[in-house]
Amino acid sequence: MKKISIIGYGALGKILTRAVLEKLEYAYEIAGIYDQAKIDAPQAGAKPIHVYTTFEELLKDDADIVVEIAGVGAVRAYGQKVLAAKKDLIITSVGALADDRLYVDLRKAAEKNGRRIHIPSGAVGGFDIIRTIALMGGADVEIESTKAPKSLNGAPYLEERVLPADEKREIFAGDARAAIAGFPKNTNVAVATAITGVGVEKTRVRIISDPEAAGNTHRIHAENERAAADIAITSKPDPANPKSSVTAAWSVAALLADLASPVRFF
Ligand SMILES: NC(=O)C1=CN([C@@H]2O[C@H](COP(=O)(O)OP(=O)(O)OC[C@H]3O[C@@H](n4cnc5c(N)ncnc54)[C@H](OP(=O)(O)O)[C@@H]3O)[C@@H](O)[C@H]2O)C=CC1
Ligand SMILES: O=C([O-])CC(=O)C(=O)O
Repeated sequence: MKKISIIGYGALGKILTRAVLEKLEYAYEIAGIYDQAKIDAPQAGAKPIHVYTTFEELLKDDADIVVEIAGVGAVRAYGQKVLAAKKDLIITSVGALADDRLYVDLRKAAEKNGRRIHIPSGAVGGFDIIRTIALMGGADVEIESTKAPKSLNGAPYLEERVLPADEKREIFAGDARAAIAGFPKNTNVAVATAITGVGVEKTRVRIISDPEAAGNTHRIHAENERAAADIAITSKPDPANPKSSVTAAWSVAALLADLASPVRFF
């Protein structure tokens, strides 16, 4: 039985916690949860799950794996410390890795401490074929994300402008690094797609605001001279946070299932 600690108990952290309790109880125990906001401890059967009052308390606990499901700031603040404490790290706020320095430092910390960083597919997927096409060479990768205005409003890029509720429009086009700077709660998928493939500067990102959007839809196109892949994923936004797709939390549970299995899917 492996133990995990979870950083972040918002919309996605709650889904992940339930998924671990209900679907992965054969392989995982939740050692505790840390969140900077005040949270109520969820029940694991008859007993409440431990809530760490400080990040330092989480670090001292004996969990094998720490899941970050909080925000890009959490990766910056805690990533290296988790690895130095000899715990594996699952990162959902992949946007933090658009910072080359931080990405290199985290990789070095993982190597030095013999630990691994795992990147779940989050609200997208297809990292296997994107990696394959990128490794073959000459790859071109783009991602288009479509969300309802309410899932995008509040992003720093919009500078307090409110998106129209009656008009579909492209609101951003640029590379993955510019995307995460402007939309840190919407384009972790773009940075994940980028670092699994051709990098943050070469990955083109478009964001569409669509009042009619039934869910959050991400379309990825990857191609080189010998292969092409089109991947489209639509996921319901979480009612508690319409910026986030519920698949992002479930993808962490699916990754944990893979880590506990003798068979690895790539
Ligand atoms: N890889 C992917 O495909 C996706 C990744 N994500 C990532 O998942 C994150 C969580 O999403 P979601 O659950 O919907 O967000 P929520 O805002 O609902 O919840 C995040 C929780 O984490 C807390 N938190 C934020 N920063 C820190 C920190 N530095 N230390 C401790 N706690 C912190 C927040 O506290 P407070 O309210 O005080 O800020 C909040 O309680 C997103 O911010 C995004 O980065 C989301 C969707 C897709
Ligand atoms: O959940 C989504 O659809 C994508 C998202 O917010 C992100 O990548 O940050």
